Amino acid sequence: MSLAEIKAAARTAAFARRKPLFAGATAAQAGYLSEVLAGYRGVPVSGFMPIRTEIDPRPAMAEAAAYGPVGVPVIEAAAKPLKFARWIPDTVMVAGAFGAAVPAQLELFEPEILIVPLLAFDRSGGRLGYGGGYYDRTLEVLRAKRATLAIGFAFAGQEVDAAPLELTDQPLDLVVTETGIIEIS
Ligand SMILES: Nc1nc2c(c(=O)[nH]1)N(C=O)[C@@H](CNc1ccc(C(=O)N[C@@H](CCC(=O)O)C(=O)O)cc1)CN2
Ligand SMILES: Nc1ncnc2c1ncn2[C@@H]1O[C@H](COP(=O)(O)OP(=O)(O)OP(=O)(O)O)[C@@H](O)[C@H]1O
Repeated sequence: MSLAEIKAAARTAAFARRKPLFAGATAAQAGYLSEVLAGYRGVPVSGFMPIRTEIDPRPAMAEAAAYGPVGVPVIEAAAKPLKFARWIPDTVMVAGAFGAAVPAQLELFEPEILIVPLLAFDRSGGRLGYGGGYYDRTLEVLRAKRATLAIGFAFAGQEVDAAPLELTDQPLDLVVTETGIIEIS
């Protein structure tokens, strides 16, 4: 099997594993994410508008927005790094690429912390996304400029032994789930 085929199979399996976790989702599941972000008050942070069966980071984003800049990813073009637009709970949103909502008016900024959505993660910071490579390209650019913290946010049940990795994959620095905080070894 080629790496592309291995990744495709891992994605199919990860979607199936995530679905029942989402069915039991509650707002309290962002509690540990709030706790982590409380240690970085005022540092610009990107969250995300959940799509499909992703865990919802918005309660933690709303709290962080009271202290500093918070934003969401915006796809500028295929195969290009993401841009980030400021978000507060009252922001008027419109449909963006792939169904993820984006602010109607884009006020771009550069986050130093990225809350990263994912299909599967492992304890070494490996991550499997939807396959666009958007977060990998984005983290590569941001990390070339300054220290940038990538925090995976997922249901605990999305953990795998080892996510299939390629050279361009950017590692997560920390993974936060609804049951705790996973330091990357
Ligand atoms: N909530 C959220 N927002 C996000 C992301 C994300 O993963 N989650 N992204 C993270 O990158 C970007 C959106 N990228 C995405 C890329 C692909 C698919 C997707 O569903 N792809 C199809 C396959 C498309 C194809 O065949 O080319 C699929 O998986 O079925 C979704 C989002 C920016 N915003
Ligand atoms: N920095 C990069 N430069 C060029 N190509 C890249 C880069 N990062 C990733 N890619 C390419 O993008 C494609 C998708 O990457 P990958 O499978 O890692 O996506 P993903 O991390 O699952 O998706 P996403 O980050 O959008 O959630 C791959 O072909 C990969 O080689």
